[in-house]
Amino acid sequence: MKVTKMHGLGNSYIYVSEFEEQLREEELAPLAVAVSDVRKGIGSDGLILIGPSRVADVRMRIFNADGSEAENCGNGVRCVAKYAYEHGYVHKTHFTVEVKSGIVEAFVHPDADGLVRTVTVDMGQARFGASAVGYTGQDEDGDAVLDIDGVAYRGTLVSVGNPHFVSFVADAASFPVAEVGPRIERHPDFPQRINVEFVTPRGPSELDFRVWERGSGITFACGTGACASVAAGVRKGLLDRRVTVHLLGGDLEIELQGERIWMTGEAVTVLTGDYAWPRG
Ligand SMILES: N[C@H](CCC[C@H](N)C(=O)O)C(=O)O
Repeated sequence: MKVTKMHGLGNSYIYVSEFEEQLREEELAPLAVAVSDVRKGIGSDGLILIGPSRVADVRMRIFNADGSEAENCGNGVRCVAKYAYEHGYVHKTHFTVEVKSGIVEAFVHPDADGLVRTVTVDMGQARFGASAVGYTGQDEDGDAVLDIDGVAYRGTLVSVGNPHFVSFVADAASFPVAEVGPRIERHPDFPQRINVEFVTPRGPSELDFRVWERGSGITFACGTGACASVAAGVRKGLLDRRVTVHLLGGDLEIELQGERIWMTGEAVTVLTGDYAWPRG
């Protein structure tokens, strides 16, 4: 099976083109788990399919490392846009990508060699509150307060197509993400689970960012999480509308234009290869 490994700020996925490979629905979740395994597979945060769409120029489907399918993926959609342009699936620099939660608009910036290294995406509008993220508790003006072992964690509930719990903490860089993240991801009041961000504003236009992703755990970057965090910070009056988000894997430029969230960042190809997927 022809595969391509790409990443955005170290948030890597294994990409398979449905224009070139025929995949059965029942093999997608096990394939995502298999390719993500760094020892027996290739090593990534999950699997992304690039394919035809009836409602947009191309379609992206994203599966986390645990095989669960997500509604959107910011780093993923930038890499899908790069792949679609470089492989001639689209012949324009501004086009649409269908994701599970809707349609996003991508703008690729090809270099003189025709390769795309940076992509801008209009990720649409954030939605706030319990119903936006499937929280079964009572939110307080869009925030949830969870008791984890006697410690109260407050987070803003934000959907960017997929669900996020954005917690403003004293120092994101030293926060115990591996201990607290999974407890929130799998809290019983989030029956669909949730992505968990721990963020610290460094002035009005910079944000330190760490993430525990639903279905993948700690990743080097989360594009939808960065968008959700800036939207939450603007709503709380903590951030300006144009923010540089500092993630483990590098920086994303996020800008709220009206109610729409614009994200700009890298998209990098690591390798293309032939994956020995045992066709059942
Ligand atoms: N773990 C996420 C999907 C991947 C999002 C992230 N990698 C990004 O770049 O937005 C979820 O289950 O909603």
